[in-house]
Amino acid sequence: MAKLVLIRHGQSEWNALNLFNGWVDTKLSDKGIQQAKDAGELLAQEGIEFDQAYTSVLTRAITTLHLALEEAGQLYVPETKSWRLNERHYGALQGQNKAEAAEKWGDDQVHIWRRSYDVLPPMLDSYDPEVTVQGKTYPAFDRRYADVPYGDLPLGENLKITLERVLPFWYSNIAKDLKAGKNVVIGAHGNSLRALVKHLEQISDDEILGVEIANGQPIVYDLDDDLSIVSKKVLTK
Ligand SMILES: O=C(O)[C@@H](CO)OP(=O)(O)O
Repeated sequence: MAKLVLIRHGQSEWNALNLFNGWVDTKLSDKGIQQAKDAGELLAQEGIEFDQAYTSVLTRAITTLHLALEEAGQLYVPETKSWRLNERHYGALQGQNKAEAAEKWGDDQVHIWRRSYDVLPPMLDSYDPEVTVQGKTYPAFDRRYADVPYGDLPLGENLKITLERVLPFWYSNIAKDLKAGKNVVIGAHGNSLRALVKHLEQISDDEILGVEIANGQPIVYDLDDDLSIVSKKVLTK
């Protein structure tokens, strides 16, 4: 039996401004920093001891993981970062205001883009390094992605594609640790975690529309040896 804890990052500066984040590397807001520390306090109260941590290559998830582990007195836990745990890439929606997008395209269309399983958002045209989103360049040329095969870098993703790029890392690293009895914590994002939760809980393509992951509220699973769920709880303050 092993524990798996999923933590969505605390509120980001762009969450606070109601902008689509995606792969744009936004920081935590002050509220997000507090949410991350609160998550660590909740983990300490549960008395969970981790053997391995995973996170994305985006600052808001990394910072959240570190603040939570520090609060729980476990900043020493070995950690691996992967782009495969990044937020889903929101294509041409990145940097746009969610309310303004709903006014422009309608609530239903924007909800489908945000929560459906297999509908793609409007995609970026190219990896053009000159294209910026609110002053931040598209990350294809960012050195943190230097080891990612060029064709694997997205121009936009739905949840299905997000799950398809999360799963290879799940099987190669995370599932192996869990099967070896290690307690694992993952600091990641609303949609990369929705993808993982869909897989773990075998949620249907339709039902996943209604699943939301809150900022900074750890989801704690007890998993048996074949990674079936024995119990699940969400920790809140
Ligand atoms: O902006 C984003 O990248 C995500 C998560 O913050 O937004 P949404 O909740 O709309 O999927």
